[in-house]
Amino acid sequence: MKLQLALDLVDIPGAIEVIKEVQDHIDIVEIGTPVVINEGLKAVKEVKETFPDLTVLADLKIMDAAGYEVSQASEAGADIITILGVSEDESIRGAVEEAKKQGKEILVDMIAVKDIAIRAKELDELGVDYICVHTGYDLQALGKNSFEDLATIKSVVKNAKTAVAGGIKSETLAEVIEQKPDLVIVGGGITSQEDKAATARQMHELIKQG
Ligand SMILES: O=C([C@H](O)CO)[C@H](O)[C@H](O)COP(=O)(O)O
Repeated sequence: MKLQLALDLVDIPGAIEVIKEVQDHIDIVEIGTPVVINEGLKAVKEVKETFPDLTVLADLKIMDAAGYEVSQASEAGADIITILGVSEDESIRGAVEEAKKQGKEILVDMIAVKDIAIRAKELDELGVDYICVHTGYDLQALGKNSFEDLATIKSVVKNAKTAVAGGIKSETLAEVIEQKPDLVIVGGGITSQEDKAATARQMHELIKQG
């Protein structure tokens, strides 16, 4: 099980500052969708150049023109690139094919997918690397989480790694770990804390034991 830190509400210097604090306690750093929207793939490039040994995920949430977008993110230095589970199968195939060509990985974000079990099974057969259940900010605000959806994908996915994201905090981490996803994604649960390094360290230790 691995820990991914999601950086969403920062600019490039802010991202670099947070990563310096927590780099020893995370496995993957995510350049979040809002950062890519604000700064472009330059954010991915600068983070990878500054931390060449860290695995960098570009949360592009691709929907179309997938092969091209994966190629651009790969060129910027991303190791893992995200696409939406609601995308056409043709787009998923394009993303997987390009990622394989570039030696990168594809994480599918299941946000807004209505039938998680059916789509997860299809995506698994399409050869994606990760399937991630995700409660986005807008549903987190309504008190929702993805813990049940995690159990659903764990029961149908045979090849892909499983991941979970959306509002995970120190207090809810044990519940997540119990289900043994391959990847736990935490944003605000770390970045909103005064001592980010200590929080990331504690979470990482629990995840490694899990
Ligand atoms: O993907 C995310 C969200 O849609 C904004 O782009 C976040 O990175 C993801 O939800 C993890 O962040 P937290 O919910 O703050 O843990």
